[in-house]
Amino acid sequence: MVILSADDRVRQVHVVLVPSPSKGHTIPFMILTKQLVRCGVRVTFVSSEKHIASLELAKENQEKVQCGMDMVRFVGLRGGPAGFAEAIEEPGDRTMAAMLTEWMAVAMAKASREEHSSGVGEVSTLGDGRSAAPCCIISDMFGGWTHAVAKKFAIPSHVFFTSAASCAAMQLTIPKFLADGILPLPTSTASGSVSVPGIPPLDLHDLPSYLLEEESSIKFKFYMRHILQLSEVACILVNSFYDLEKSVFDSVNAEIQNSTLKIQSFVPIGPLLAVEDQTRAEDRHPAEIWLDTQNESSVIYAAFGTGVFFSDEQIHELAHGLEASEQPFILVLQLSETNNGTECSFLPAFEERTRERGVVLTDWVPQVRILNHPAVGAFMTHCGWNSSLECIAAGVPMLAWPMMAEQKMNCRFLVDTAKLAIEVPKGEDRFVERAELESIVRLMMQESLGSEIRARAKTMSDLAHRAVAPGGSSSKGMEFFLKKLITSSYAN
Ligand SMILES: O=c1ccn([C@@H]2O[C@H](COP(=O)(O)OP(=O)(O)O[C@H]3O[C@H](CO)[C@@H](O)[C@H](O)[C@H]3O)[C@@H](O)[C@H]2O)c(=O)[nH]1
Repeated sequence: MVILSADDRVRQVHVVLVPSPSKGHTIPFMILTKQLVRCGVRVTFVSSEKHIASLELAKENQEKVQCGMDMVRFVGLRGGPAGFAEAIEEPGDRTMAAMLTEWMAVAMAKASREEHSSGVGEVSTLGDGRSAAPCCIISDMFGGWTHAVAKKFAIPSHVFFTSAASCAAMQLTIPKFLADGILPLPTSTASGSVSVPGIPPLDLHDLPSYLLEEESSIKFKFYMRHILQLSEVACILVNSFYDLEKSVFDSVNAEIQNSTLKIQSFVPIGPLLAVEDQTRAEDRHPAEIWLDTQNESSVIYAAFGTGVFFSDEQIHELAHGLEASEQPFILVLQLSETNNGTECSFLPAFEERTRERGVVLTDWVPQVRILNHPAVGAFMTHCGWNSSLECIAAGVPMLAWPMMAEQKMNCRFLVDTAKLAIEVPKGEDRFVERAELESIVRLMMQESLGSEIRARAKTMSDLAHRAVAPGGSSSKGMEFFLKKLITSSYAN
């Protein structure tokens, strides 16, 4: 980790982070916040008011952010009743963009007043330091609406891409898909493959689900409008590392060099992982204590991020498939309000019956710690990018079961390119029967296949840790970006 010296006056560098209001995006943004703070950067973390409130909760439960949180200010913008995305789009007088613009105007004015009162050239004596003028906005891949705000204040707009570099490369290719008539999908049965720099041809139906919506749908219009602005930003920071997606980083950077792309830089800074200090014995999660009693690399950890809600019927098959595999397991489920049906009522009896061999959890779990427990032998995952990276860093093989968003793309990468996963076979309507789940678990735990993937996972884990160690590719990426921040803060 690079820490810039006081001479760089980095404490005056103030960045505004604007992630989309979902946990899958705010979790890596919180980790980025901590990294920036450790380097002496001030952060204003902006989201909808409702989301900031839930974030505080997540922080309490999971993050225990201690370091330098006085360098962070959380700003909750009061979105319309319909939520963040709708508030951004609604032409009402209180759009999120309007609110962010107002907030930025106040922050800029305050900074310039204090700069004046502290005398010419004495930028380092700014009031409480919090009012240093924002030198850039960093949003995520769906934050196109923030770029106009940055432009208004003549500061650069950057994106922290919370998914794979291959997904970023694909999003940068969307103008070509539109020009070639590939998107919007001409018909829902259209078939074929698309070309994305640095990855093998991708089946049309493995594109992110939000791109495959009908042209007239609000979702398609919303995502398209914001994604298309990705190519307008200065710098794209990617939560990935060079050795994981070499060919994508090389291809995109070649396009930047030959000016096919307008962006200035495409930089790996990952994997950004929630690193906790040594956990006190009394803070260990019951699942970790249970894992202590299991054999090394024997447990299947099945968890599906923050946005997957299975039907009762699918939960039934999943639980029984794990049981039938005769492998120890931890099953983490998000239960929705609709999981009160008759099927889910099997869970208490199921838990009782499998108590010796399995754990079923419906609350927040310390996933990174669980994945790093030596007893975990494989991760059944929906291929959310945070989970995928956490698993890669832990050196654990994956059973890939993509559900939505860009997860099918991630699955193709993990299974076909990186060969760190095997895919869960799906039946009609993407339903997975217990027999299929049982056999895929057995296949993974077989000596021959399992140990081959395990060896590759171990190698990639070493490379992931090297990337973020001093001198590693992602560490250098972060250093490069910090220098950019200092330059733009002086330009203010
Ligand atoms: O009990 C839990 C549940 C989740 N997590 C964490 O929550 C995050 C979940 O992120 P991810 O695995 O990426 O899944 P989603 O929440 O589904 O993430 C959304 O955002 C990702 C990043 O853009 C996309 O890759 C996904 O497709 C999208 O659904 C991970 O850090 C997990 O470790 C926990 O720590 N404990």
